[in-house]
This record gives sequence, C-alpha cells and structure tokens, in this order.
Amino acid sequence: MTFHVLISDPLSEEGVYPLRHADGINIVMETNLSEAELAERIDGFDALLVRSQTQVTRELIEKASNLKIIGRAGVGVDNIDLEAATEHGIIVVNAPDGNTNSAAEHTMAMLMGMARKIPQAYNSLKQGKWDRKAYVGVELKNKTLGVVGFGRIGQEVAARAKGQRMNIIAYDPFLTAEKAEKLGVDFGTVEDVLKAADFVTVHTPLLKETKHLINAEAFKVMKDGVQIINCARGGIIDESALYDAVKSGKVAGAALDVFEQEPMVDFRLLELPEIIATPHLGASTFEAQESVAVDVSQDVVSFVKYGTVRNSVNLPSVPKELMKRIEPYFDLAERIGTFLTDLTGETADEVNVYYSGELANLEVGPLTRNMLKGMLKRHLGKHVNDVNAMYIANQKGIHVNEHKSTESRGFTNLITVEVKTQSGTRKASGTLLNGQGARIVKVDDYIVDFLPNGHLLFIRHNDRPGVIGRVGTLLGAEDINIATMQVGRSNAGGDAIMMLSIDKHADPEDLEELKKLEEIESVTAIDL
Ligand SMILES: NC(=O)C1=CN([C@@H]2O[C@H](COP(=O)(O)OP(=O)(O)OC[C@H]3O[C@@H](n4cnc5c(N)ncnc54)[C@H](O)[C@@H]3O)[C@@H](O)[C@H]2O)C=CC1
Ligand SMILES: O=C(O)CCC(=O)C(=O)O
Repeated sequence: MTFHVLISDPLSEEGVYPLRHADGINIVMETNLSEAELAERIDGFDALLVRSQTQVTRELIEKASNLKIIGRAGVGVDNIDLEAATEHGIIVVNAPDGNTNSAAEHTMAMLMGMARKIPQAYNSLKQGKWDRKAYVGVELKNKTLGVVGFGRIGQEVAARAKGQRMNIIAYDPFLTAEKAEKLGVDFGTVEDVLKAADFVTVHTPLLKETKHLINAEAFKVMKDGVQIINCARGGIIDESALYDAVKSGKVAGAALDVFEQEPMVDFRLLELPEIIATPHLGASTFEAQESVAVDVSQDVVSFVKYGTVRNSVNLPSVPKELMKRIEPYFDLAERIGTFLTDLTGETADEVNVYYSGELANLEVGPLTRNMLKGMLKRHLGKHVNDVNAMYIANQKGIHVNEHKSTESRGFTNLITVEVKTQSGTRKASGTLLNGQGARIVKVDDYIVDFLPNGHLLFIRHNDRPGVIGRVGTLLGAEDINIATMQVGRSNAGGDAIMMLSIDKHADPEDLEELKKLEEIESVTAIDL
C-alpha cells in the first residue's frame, strides 16, 4: 500500500532524500496552497510535512481522515493544533536539534547588528549619505545578557555571548544552581534577569504562560536603554508595549526575527529606527534546512516501516534499546485489553495495570497505552491508537494506574490488568512464554492457559458432573467445533469456569440453548 505524503511548506530537496528513496512512499510537494485549498487537498494523505507557515488547525485535521503523522521541519509546533492531532490519533514529530545552531547564530547576528546599528547604517549609506555620528553603537564586552528560556538555543547563545566577554544571567524553570554553575552563568527569577540585563534575549516556546511575557510591566523593571531580541516566537514580546517602550526611550534597540502575525501585515514597529528586523530567518540556512528536513523525513520513513518515531511531540519517544525489550509485549498487552472489554461488556471506571518480573524494571508506558488501545478499540474502532489511547481514556473519565513489582509469581514476566466497572472487578493476567508466544494464565482467580487469539467462549458454571459434556453437545448442535478447552474451579462442586477456543464466531443466538442449562451462569463470546 502506498503512503501518501503532502509537503505544504518549502523543504530542502536534500532533506527529503530519505522519503524519496523509501519504498511505497509517494510525495506531493504543493507549497503555495491557500488554507482553503489545503483543506480541499488534505484528505487522502497519510502524512503532512510543514515548516512554520502552514497552519495545521483543528478544522484541517478534521478534514484529514487518513492523516497519521504530521512532521514539523523545525522546533516550534505552535502552528499545529496538538490537542486536535492527539485526539485524532495523529503523531506529531518535529526536528528539535536541526536548527539550534542556525537560530543561535542568527540571534548573535541580530545582537551585534543591533548593538552596532549595522542595518540602519547600511541603509543610510545606500542612500548616498556618509553619516558616522548617527550610528555610534555600544560594546558587548562586560555587558550583561539576560537569557529568558535556557533550553537548546538559549544555552548556545549564552556560550557564544561568553565568547564576546559578556556576563550571562538566565532564567528557565529547569535551570538549577548546579547546572548554572557548570555552564558558568548566573541565574535568577525572570525579574532578576530583566533587572540585571543590558541586553535581553528570549528563547522560550510560545505558550499560554509565555504569551506577552515581555509586556509593559516587564519593560518597567528593565534598565533604561535596554536592548531586546526576539528570535524565538512572535507574541512572547507584546508588540504594542514594545512600540511604546521604544518611543519613550526606555528601550534603546530591538531586534526581531518573529512577529505576532506572520507574514507581517502591520509594519508600524519598523517605522521606529531603533528596531531592526528579519522575516523569520532564524533557521534559514542551507545546513539547518537540510538537517530539519532529513530529521522529519527519517521519522516518517521509520513510522511507515516500523511504526516508531524518534521525535514525537505528543507521544513520549521510546529509546531504541527499550523498544527492543518491550515491543514483543505490545500485542499481549493489547489482547488482554480487548479480552477484558469483551469479558465485562462494560466500560471501565478504573483500570489498574500490574507489571511483574522483568517488566517491573522497564518503562512500561507504551505497554499501558497498547493495553488501553485494545480495551477502547472495541467501542471506538480503528480511531484509537497508542497516540490517543491515554488521552481518550482520560477524556472518558477512566482512571488508569500502573503498578510494578519485581515479584514474578513463577513467571519471568506477567501483565495483570484489573478493570473496575459498575458491576464489579474483573482481571486477567498474561505472559510471554519464551519461544511460545502470548498466553493468558489467569482470569479472575482461576488459573488457565490459553492463547489470546481467535474465537473464545468464557463460561461460568457450577461444578457438576456432566456439564462439560452437555456444553460440547449443544455447541456441536450449532455446528461449533471446540478446538481447546480449559476448566478451573474454586473447589469441588463450587463455582467453576470453562475457557473454550472454538473454530468460528459464535452468534448470541447460537448460545441461547447453552445459557438455558441449569448449571450455566453466564456465557461470554470473545473474539480476539
Ligand atoms: N526564529 C527561528 O527561526 C527559530 C525559532 N525557534 C524558536 O526558539 C524557541 C526555543 O527553541 P529551543 O531552544 O530549541 O527549545 P527548548 O525546548 O530547547 O528550550 C525552550 C526552553 O524554554 C523554557 N521555558 C518554557 N517556559 C518558560 C518560561 N515561562 N520562562 C522561561 N523559560 C521557559 C523551557 O524550560 C526550555 O528550557 C522555540 O520557540 C522555537 O520555536 C527555534 C528555531 C528557529
Ligand atoms: O521553518 C522555519 O524556518 C522556522 C523555524 C522555527 O521557527 C522553528 O524551528 O521553531
């Protein structure tokens, strides 16, 4: 089957090499589509690759009934509705490191260009003026650079600024005293940073919390004559507050690569000679563009070939080594989930997943997601996958808890899922037998041993002589052949179960006669 990829923003041709050379992938590059045209075209595509221009909105995602993966050739995913993607089970991948260097270099270029008024001087010179007095700058040496957002780019900028003999003070919620000391920077609160800095540079993502982080209040805290840079995202700095701060002389210079609205429509800020700007060029180098496009292309290829990705934004990525160890359990976990849904015939209020033996030492999140996928797909169909299984469970008010114990109960590995519903608690345990595949080894409190696949009948009955024979006869009368049968009981003459594997699906009417038998309490058909 061909996997169709739509590329809707310009990506480096070298960067899409991995896609072009993978079997079964068809690429369509259409980089001039309007929002409406894209919405018309999107259905039928399995993957969509974008940069920052294409707005991947909820409306677009809802029209994309085949979409499985969105690749962002870059870092910021604020142009993608992540919640809508997750809800629809679409993996979003980005390229977190490919443009770090370029963005840091661009920030330094903006810092130096701003401090020495290079764009302004160049413009003046081009107009035939030899004006040296108007373009006196300031040195960076011994000045303090305040870095707000000390992730990949913030740290790279700081390292370069130290080369200019600047002092660095940074704020990031993840920056600790120990890390700051190791990196040779001071650290403090946002306010500490804004107060101390001669130059401020922001390197956070645009989030609810960072929108207008630099606003009129923040400008008040800063030194008079501060200069400010935004090479991260438009909206982190409140543009209207910046305009006023520059006009009033509080801010002596600003260097902007990104804007609240892109492409820019309101050029008012650029009427101020103190402001220099570029049209979102932070990542626009041949190297960065090739690197980010290669990264997302490789993730799409890996998704098509192996179903795994490296840089998912809405699904925790699983290291290769871990993946090798837990992948064999995916199918078992999913089947236990489906088995329990059929067995209970109800939706769960609470699900407890117990991992024992060697699984207790591993990160088991991906297994829990696969189990939930199995559990939810019965009612929600193919729409559920491991990207949205946990999200959907939470949305539906199902509490999911993971528990681990190294005690192996005689098995080298064991997954036990306990489901609490309105009518009670049911559970099933499964294991992966070396070389023999998956087995369900316990249902409720009964020890069993059956393959979790095909057509199954779970029968609860009273332990009486002859009941097994009568079940066989009645199924025979319905032309249902029994392949295997397991029985278990609490005590002789007490509650008992039969686990039958049968050769074809049993319709409810086929089971009516069975249910009428005096000893039978319940009959549940399960198809895995
Ligand atoms: N102009 C351009 O072309 C480019 C812009 N970018 C933008 O640069 C930004 C940073 O990218 P990276 O450094 O790669 O990301 P990153 O994820 O490595 O770093 C972001 C840092 O911001 C911190 N942060 C989050 N909320 C914060 C808050 N309220 N206050 C202070 N810090 C906060 C995070 O803890 C994190 O350490 C992103 O917005 C990205 O989209 C990235 C590449 C190119
Ligand atoms: O695609 C681009 O050129 C923009 C890069 C960017 O802003 C990012 O990676 O967050």
